Amino acid sequence: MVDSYDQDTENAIAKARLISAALPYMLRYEGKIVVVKYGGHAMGDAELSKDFARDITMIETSGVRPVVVHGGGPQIGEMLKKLDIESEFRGGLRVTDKRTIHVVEMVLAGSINKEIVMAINAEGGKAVGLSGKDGNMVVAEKMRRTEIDPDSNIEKVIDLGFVGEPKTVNRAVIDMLLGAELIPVIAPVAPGADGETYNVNADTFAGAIAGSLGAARLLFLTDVPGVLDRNGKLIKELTVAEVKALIADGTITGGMIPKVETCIEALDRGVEGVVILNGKTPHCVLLELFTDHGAGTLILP
Ligand SMILES: Nc1ncnc2c1ncn2[C@@H]1O[C@H](COP(=O)(O)OP(=O)(O)O)[C@@H](O)[C@H]1O
Ligand SMILES: CC(=O)N[C@@H](CCC(=O)OP(=O)(O)O)C(=O)O
Repeated sequence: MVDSYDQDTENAIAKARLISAALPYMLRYEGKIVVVKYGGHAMGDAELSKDFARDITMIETSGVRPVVVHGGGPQIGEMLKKLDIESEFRGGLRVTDKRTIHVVEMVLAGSINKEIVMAINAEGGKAVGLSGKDGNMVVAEKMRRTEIDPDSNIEKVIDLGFVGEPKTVNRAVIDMLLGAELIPVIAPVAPGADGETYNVNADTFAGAIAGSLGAARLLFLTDVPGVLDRNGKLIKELTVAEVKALIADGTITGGMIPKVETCIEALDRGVEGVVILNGKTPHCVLLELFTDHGAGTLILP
């Protein structure tokens, strides 16, 4: 029996041990759909983008069926600034006029979508970039929003312009791509039945896709470690009831409220678990899916 090895072989064995440790997790997700929402704030430098693309390629190679939905809020903001168009948000949503929707589509379905597709393909994956328009995959409806005017206490309709909510999701397009071992990368731009183009919040879009696919996991890659408690400490696991209590007592505020609300809706629609995690942690997707340690906050029904 050989019981001692040279250093190179020792290193190779250590690597093989690491890979084999992931096997039980790979089997857990084999054949399952995992939707990954890649937020604009989570898109870091070239190294992090490469890690993300590698993770997506790696999970696909191990039998997971990944679907990427991306955002790009900060990148849209930069382009609008270059074009001297002002950005305005209400309740976390971008007020989107005719000029803005052109820029939103150009940045999301154009440059960002193709950058992600290229990054995955450079790592050996086979990614295909789409928006809600392709095959009428996601059809949206103009969002109707109301706000209570603090002075008069009267409810007022807020017009956000071309901001939409997903009305229907046609999963056949996604199923066809997954069946052909392709990785769909989807931009949250959708057509309306009225012939207009709508800007859909990327979290909402990812929730609708994951719900329609009955995904095993929906991962939200953002720029915080997950849901934090009052002391700023990461909460590793939450139930829907606990999330509602954290909103009610003011622990969850701002942009995290629509995010966790989307999580709750996705769980209601049959997604098995949703995770909010820091997209700036290297290999966060592999950490979450293929290790015991996990990453971020897991929200279960
Ligand atoms: N309890 C909380 N835990 C973590 N983040 C929170 C919490 N309450 C509010 N937030 C805020 O929510 C933000 C994440 O939401 P958002 O900025 O909309 O993310 P993204 O742009 O990635 O979609 C965090 O940066 C943080 O400022
Ligand atoms: C209606 C609305 O606000 N749409 C978003 C779409 C992009 C997005 O949601 O990107 P992140 O995930 O990076 O925030 C926007 O225009 O910024």
